[in-house]
Amino acid sequence: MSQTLAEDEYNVKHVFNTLWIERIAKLVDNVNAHKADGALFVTREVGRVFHTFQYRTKFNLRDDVKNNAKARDLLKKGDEMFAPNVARYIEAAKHYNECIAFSKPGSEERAEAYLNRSAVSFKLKRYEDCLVNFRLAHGTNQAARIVNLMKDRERMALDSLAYIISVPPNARRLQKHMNEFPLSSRTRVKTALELRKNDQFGRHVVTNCDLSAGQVVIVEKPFASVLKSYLRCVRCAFCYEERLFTLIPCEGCTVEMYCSQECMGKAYEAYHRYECAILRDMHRISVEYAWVALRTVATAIASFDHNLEAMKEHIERLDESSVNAFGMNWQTATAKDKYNTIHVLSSYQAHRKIYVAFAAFHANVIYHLLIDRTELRPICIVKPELRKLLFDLVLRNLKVAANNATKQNFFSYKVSEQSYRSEPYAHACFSMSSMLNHSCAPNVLKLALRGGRCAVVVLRPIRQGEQLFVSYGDCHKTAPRPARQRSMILFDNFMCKCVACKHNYKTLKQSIDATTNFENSIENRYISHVNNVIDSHDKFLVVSLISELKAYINTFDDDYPTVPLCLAHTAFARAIAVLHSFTSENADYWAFCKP
Ligand SMILES: C[S@@+](CC[C@H](N)C(=O)[O-])C[C@H]1O[C@@H](n2cnc3c(N)ncnc32)[C@H](O)[C@@H]1O
Repeated sequence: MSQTLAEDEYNVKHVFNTLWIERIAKLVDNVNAHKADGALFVTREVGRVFHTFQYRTKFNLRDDVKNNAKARDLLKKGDEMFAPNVARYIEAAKHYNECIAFSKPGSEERAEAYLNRSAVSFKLKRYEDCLVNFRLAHGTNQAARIVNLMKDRERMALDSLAYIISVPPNARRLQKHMNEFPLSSRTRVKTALELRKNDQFGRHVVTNCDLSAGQVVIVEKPFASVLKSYLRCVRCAFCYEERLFTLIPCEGCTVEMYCSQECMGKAYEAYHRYECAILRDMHRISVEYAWVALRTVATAIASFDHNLEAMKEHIERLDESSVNAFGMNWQTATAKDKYNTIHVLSSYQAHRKIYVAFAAFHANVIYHLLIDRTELRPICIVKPELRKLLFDLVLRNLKVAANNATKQNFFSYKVSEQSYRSEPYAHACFSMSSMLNHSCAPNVLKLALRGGRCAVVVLRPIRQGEQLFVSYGDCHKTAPRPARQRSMILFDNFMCKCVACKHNYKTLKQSIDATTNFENSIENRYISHVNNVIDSHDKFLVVSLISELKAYINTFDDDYPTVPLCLAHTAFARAIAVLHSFTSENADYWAFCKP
């Protein structure tokens, strides 16, 4: 799509870099940012510089207002994609959605976009969606103008709908199984997992009973999560359901779209009232983990019934060392208790002054957007202590998000590759799974589920008293030790001493190269078959494959890291993701579209 939210020339990093070279670096020349007072000094100096910095002009900040002229352009773009010789209906629907988000309520542009989206739905044989769009078009003031056209197409959609074959019952059963992730109760987590602390790992998670591959030890909802920008016109911004053909817009901004009035209302209550006026600028100039930080702050304020004074008092009295997401009763936990578990997450420990300064600069941008444009302004203007609270919250949660926010993936069908690809759909911050430390030979997998939740699934048997480890990115199968350790130091600021680093486990390629005639082995033939099944995304076949792989991994774990076991782990992780993560419906659309 040509309409993007990121406009690089106003990117917060670029603007900061210039300011750092021209002004900030000199001011903090002799400061040691490793020390707390040094970091505080850098933060204060950045605040002072920001005070005289024309941030509104430098970032070209502007109010987010509905714009029918822009909506008209987007409508035209949609029509170009819809033309019979082009027939790129998915692109067309996205442009119509963008048009709907920009259009004023009741405008001609909005009515036409709904109507055209009904035509796209009709082409893709999505007759129910087609009718939904008629209802939405009816709701605009333009209904009288388009009523005849609507009547004809509505009748055709209703006729076609009558012929739709229902989903076979066994498919429905599997769908149910996939949505209700098994073994996922919080009771299980409470009894099996404990949070401990030591010098080497800081806080870490151990199991108090033996666990075997395939067990699900955590299922949790994120405290804050943000949909990827490129999916704004495809999925509901609140529940994340794919609703390409029926999204409705937030009337306050041009960014968020929802599947229903209900989701719109819930989002507004939970956080959006503090984001609505600033989200488009945030998307334009800032980065994704900062959107998570903003949403965390907004959700936290809402959790305190929008009472900043009460929030301040609560945070001042909070004994951070006593907060434990694993000891908490999540059934009875209040919204404030839930925020506590995010407030105490580890924050990004910048090892260079420039990073400390950048975090402070970024926090200033978000803080000023909130003060300038939201309902926080009146109370913060008169109370300096609440301004400080707000700034500290933004800065803290920026660092927490930088260290803990993770990508949530789903499978999208790529017509050019004729296969599914795993791609991120959201960025999210979780309480419990953020306590998992890294290993290059992980024994658990963090898996994104539908609707934004995540599950932690056991990959290898774990004995009572052992620590659970996830991989933060690099794993011994794909990267050699020096490369892994370099990236851990660079991005996560610690030296990895996991079992794979200690024993210098080979990469999978190195192990295969060292195996005689692996190419013609039974193991290789079996794993090729396994990979073909997984690639097919046939969930019925994948279910039985998972049982086979699980049994193999649980029986032969002592042999790790042999080639067959490493291959089995990789396949197992992929198979679980295929079964339980969300797979886009987009594969179905291509039968009707030109690629
Ligand atoms: C997401 S947190 C994990 C929980 C963390 N240990 C805590 O106390 O909050 C990530 C941080 O944990 C620490 N960490 C993670 N894996 C580690 C490992 N294998 N060895 C040492 N420290 C680790 C690093 O400080 C890293 O920045």
